[in-house]
Amino acid sequence: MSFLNKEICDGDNPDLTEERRTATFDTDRMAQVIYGSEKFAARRRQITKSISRIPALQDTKPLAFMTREEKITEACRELDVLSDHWEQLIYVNDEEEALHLHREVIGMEGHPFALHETMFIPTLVSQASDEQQEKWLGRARKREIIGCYAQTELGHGSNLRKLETTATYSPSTQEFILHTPTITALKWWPGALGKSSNYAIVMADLVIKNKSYGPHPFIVQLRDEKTHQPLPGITVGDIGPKMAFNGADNGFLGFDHFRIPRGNLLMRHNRVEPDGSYLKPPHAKIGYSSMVKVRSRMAMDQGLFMAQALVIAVRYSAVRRQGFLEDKSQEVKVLDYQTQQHRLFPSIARVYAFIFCGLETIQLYEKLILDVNKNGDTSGMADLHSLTSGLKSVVTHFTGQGIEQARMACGGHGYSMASYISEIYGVAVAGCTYEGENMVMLLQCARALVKAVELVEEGHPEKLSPMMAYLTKPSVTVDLTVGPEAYVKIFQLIAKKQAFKATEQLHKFMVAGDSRDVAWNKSAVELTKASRLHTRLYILKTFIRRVESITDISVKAALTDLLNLHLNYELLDVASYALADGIMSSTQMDFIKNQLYSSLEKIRPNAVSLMDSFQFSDLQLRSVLGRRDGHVYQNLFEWAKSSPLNQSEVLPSVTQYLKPMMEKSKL
Ligand SMILES: CCCCCCCCCCCCCCCCCCCC(=O)SCCNC(=O)CCNC(=O)[C@H](O)C(C)(C)COP(=O)(O)OP(=O)(O)OC[C@H]1O[C@@H](n2cnc3c(N)ncnc32)[C@H](O)[C@@H]1OP(=O)(O)O
Ligand SMILES: Cc1cc2nc3c(=O)[nH]c(=O)nc-3n(C[C@H](O)[C@H](O)[C@H](O)COP(=O)(O)OP(=O)(O)OC[C@H]3O[C@@H](n4cnc5c(N)ncnc54)[C@H](O)[C@@H]3O)c2cc1C
Repeated sequence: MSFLNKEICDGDNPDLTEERRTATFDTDRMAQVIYGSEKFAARRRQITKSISRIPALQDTKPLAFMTREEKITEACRELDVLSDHWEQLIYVNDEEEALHLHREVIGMEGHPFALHETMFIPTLVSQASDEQQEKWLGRARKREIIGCYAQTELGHGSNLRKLETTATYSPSTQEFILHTPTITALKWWPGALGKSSNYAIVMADLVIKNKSYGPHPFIVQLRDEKTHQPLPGITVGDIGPKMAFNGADNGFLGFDHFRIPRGNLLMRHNRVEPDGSYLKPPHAKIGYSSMVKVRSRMAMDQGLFMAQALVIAVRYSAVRRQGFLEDKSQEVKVLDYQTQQHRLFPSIARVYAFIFCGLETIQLYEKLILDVNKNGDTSGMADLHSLTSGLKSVVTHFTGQGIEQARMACGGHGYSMASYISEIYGVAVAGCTYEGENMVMLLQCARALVKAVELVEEGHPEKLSPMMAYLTKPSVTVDLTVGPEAYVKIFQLIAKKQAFKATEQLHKFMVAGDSRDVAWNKSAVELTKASRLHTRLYILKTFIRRVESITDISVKAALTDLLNLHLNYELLDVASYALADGIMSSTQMDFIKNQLYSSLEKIRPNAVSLMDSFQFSDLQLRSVLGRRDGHVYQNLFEWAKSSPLNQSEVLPSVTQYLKPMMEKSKL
């Protein structure tokens, strides 16, 4: 079956139009699967359309030609315009719509509200008491105040228990005294802290009567609401340019015995009474919930980052002609090369897989917050923490790899800022570090795995959570031709073996006399391998579940091809484990390779439409190379001509230095 997708093809590059004509599914229907519902996919399109009617929101000067100050100013201008149209553009308080609006209009280089929406408000929702929400949440939602999340310090980010900023309770004045005792205690990195925010959630060590209670969240006013000047006792500023994300003012913050009222400790789950007595929360790590919130979004957000890079690379590959295959009268589209397909299509599959996981984990977090806030039920916290710790690490790692391959797939033009892929890469790989450095978070996931293995070894498999149940599966011989379930079985065996091996190694060191911490460190590489396999198994199973649930036949068929590619690619990628443990034979390996190559051919006709289905506007993509019209050469030439360097024929640097140098050389 072949039909024309709804988008207008007239006027676009004929090579791209041809790709869109031969697609076997409808991109609007695919968008419903990607964005989780017909309603949200339609709302996205509607919002995009409304934005396109606001002249002040159309791209002015390309971001690549702007200084950092210009980028920040431009983001603020756009936020101001958005603020005037907010209620016409989106349903107020709909987080997904707000994120779409920001992604589309302001892009990914950061802006003053990035942390306000993603961490400041969510922390108030999950940690502030009803009374505190009454005081601050409404103001935050109306954007009367701008907030950020200030936790990481110059000396500590990963190890939260060692944060040095103190919040010492003074019963006589019923205040907390915030203090930065050393240079390493300066808050360092928080997004939008440096210049934009006037409020912050500050994570500080709660100290009462000389006893430390560990990190707790406080709401702190940093700047005067009228003048925006820092309040006395506060030192705040920008930490300087970064690898990417330079539209954001990540900042530093120090306190000099800065006093805040007792009511500024967020007290939904714990309390400090006026006399200084402390009421414990129902779960020791409940104060970490805002991090879990962002981690639960990361599979979706990273999937969308990689999708942007792939839209650019796949469209370009369908337009770029170089070299010959059978027909020597016309050069081929580079997308027809098997190596190009192998470079791009497994990442397309991962994008879909990650997004399906993201849809699931976002819902899991929403449910958890309801359970905790309404019923005081914290039983889901441990599982969601271990799942999102593994997922953020695996997804950010593969997203970085996928984006870099997308860049190379665009040859020389991929290296130009015109492609915008380097910016997408820089922003995406920050995710390997923020919300917990990947190795640290893989080791958090490993804690849960080791505990589960120990339960099995102690004869209590019934206590395992459903995600760990595969650890009890016996070894079986698997016939791969029967379909996805066979791949799952092999993957489960591989993941199980590694989890047991890593745990065995840990126990061995402990039996030999090492403390658990030292034995843990000596086993850490093996433990992180177990976490990765465990997480990749979850991703694979989620992909299968999601595809099985699709009702549109042509969408399901296209995604089944992608799923088959994913299954074969993933299994091949971990084949060394399977071969070493005798789980798979070399004949099965050959079978997998052949399946993989035939999947590439099946996906080829749908590649452009699989990426068009994300329905990113040109405004959101910000890529000259990846524009929907596919007129790459004309667009590149126009863009290069607009470079500030080309606004005069002879640069001052030539007149001032090169010309005199050449003249001197003549003497
Ligand atoms: C991202 C939104 C995107 C919006 C998209 C918009 C489009 C584009 C715009 C631009 C995009 C970019 C947006 C940028 C956003 C950047 C945001 C970045 C913000 C930050 O980075 S905030 C700072 C984050 N910091 C960290 O993550 C620190 C990492 N460290 C930790 O979390 C803890 O220190 C760690 C490692 C968990 C250890 O904690 P500790 O207290 O020491 O605990 P133990 O290791 O001893 O474990 C004890 C026990 O507790 C369990 N545990 C730990 N944490 C939790 C938890 N959260 N929930 C439940 N249980 C937990 C742990 O498993 C142990 O259990 P055992 O049973 O094993 O004893
Ligand atoms: C773009 C960006 C935005 C950010 N935004 C915010 C924000 O809004 N608010 C905020 O509070 N913070 C923010 N951060 C800070 C971020 O959360 C931390 O940088 C991150 O948690 C990593 O901590 P670290 O810098 O201490 O890394 P380190 O822990 O110093 O990592 C250095 C190395 O040590 C290793 N390591 C550390 N501990 C262990 C261990 N226990 N076992 C094994 N290896 C270990 C790591 O794996 C890594 O290889 C942001 C960071 C970036 C890059």
